Amino acid sequence: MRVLGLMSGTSADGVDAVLASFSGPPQRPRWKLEKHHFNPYPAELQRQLIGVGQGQSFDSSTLLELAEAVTEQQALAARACDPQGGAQLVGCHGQTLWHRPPQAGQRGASWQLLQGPLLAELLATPVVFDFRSADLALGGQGAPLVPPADQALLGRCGGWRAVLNLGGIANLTLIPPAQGPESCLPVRGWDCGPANTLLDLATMHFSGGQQSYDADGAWARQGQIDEALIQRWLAEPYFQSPPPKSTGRELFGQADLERRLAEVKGRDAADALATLTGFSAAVVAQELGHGPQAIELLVAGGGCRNSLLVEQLQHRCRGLIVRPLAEFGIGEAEREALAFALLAWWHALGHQGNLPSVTGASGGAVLGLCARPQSGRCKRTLRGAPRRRWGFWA
Ligand SMILES: Nc1ncnc2c1ncn2[C@@H]1O[C@H](COP(=O)(O)OP(=O)(O)OP(=O)(O)O)[C@@H](O)[C@H]1O
Ligand SMILES: CC(=O)N[C@H]1[C@@H]2OC[C@@H](O2)[C@@H](O)[C@@H]1O[C@H](C)C(=O)O
Repeated sequence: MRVLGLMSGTSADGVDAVLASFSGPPQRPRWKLEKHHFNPYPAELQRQLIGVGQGQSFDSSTLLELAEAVTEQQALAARACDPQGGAQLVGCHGQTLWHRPPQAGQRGASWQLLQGPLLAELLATPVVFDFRSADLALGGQGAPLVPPADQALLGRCGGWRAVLNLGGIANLTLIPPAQGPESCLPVRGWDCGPANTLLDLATMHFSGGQQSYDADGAWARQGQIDEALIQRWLAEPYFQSPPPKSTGRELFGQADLERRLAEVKGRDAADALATLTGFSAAVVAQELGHGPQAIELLVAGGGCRNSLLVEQLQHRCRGLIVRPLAEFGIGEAEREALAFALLAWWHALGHQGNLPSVTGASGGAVLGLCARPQSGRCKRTLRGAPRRRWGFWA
């Protein structure tokens, strides 16, 4: 089945679209990544989305407009990636506005902004969306959702394989070895903490809004890392708590950045950016200590383009082979969109998409809701897709 995956993440910089094909066993499919396209959000839309994620209040009318604008941006990315309309199905993450992990006996909740039925009509293709709700309803974190996709797409190796996302948030996947006593253990995964959220906000702050990120870490390279401060930050509750755990701008956003900047001695921009860069790498290194000892660390996400961040990772994760995920045919901007294409395919097959060993959910669930175009322009039925237990794909 040819599936289009659409992902727009914490940094709200735009939509990554991937056209892929899947066949074979869902837990270890044959797959081919055919095309990738990135569609940047208009600057004002990015500003508003980040504002909502920082807790700024917007009236209902504005939120409705944002939902429509996000949906239309997803459609633009989809059309640019798949101009021939070859996809039989679309998996769309939507844009996270707010994520509330489960806490103190309260279930979690998460809001991914999207008008699924509208996107289905715009693309004349069935769209699977709202992937997190089923896991949250079972008491899970609702995130991260990529770990089972990582195992399905990458397979296993001779030891524990770690996969790291360096997006706005850093999240890890740990895939058990192919053989040996630990091969029967489940896939692990959790959100480590800030990757680029604080760095981006700091860069915007120090550049007076002229720069949205520290390209290649060039500004941070001019500064000095305050190691003692990083060690103090690593003792904070989130980094001391065991998985399952998930996070976002809600914890590592503007207010958190301002607190941390106040602690940086001298408050020189380069020193602050250097310390925040070292901090993101130190968080990953410490979090890797929470799980089984990995033999390699495959890295994806926009942070791969920050050579200082990657160097800090290599330095602090000494002994680990740090490799770009691109060596496995998945570019750093393609991984999450490919994962959501796979999750949509799993939805079509009725295959469980979440892992309780990752999210802490009370059980497995088929993830997502499916909106089908009603205008009769639907390009095709899902020929070849197995009948769902509800006969849905008939
Ligand atoms: N050339 C570059 N140099 C340094 N950093 C970069 C560069 N290009 C992108 N980035 C960083 O990558 C980030 C975007 O990465 P990515 O798209 O993987 O994040 P995301 O998917 O939005 O976040 P998340 O995975 O947490 O949802 C930008 O916010 C920026 O900090
Ligand atoms: C609520 C939400 O959107 N969380 C994102 C965020 O960005 C990275 C990390 O935090 C991850 O947990 C998740 O996205 C990825 C795609 C996931 O669900 O695996």
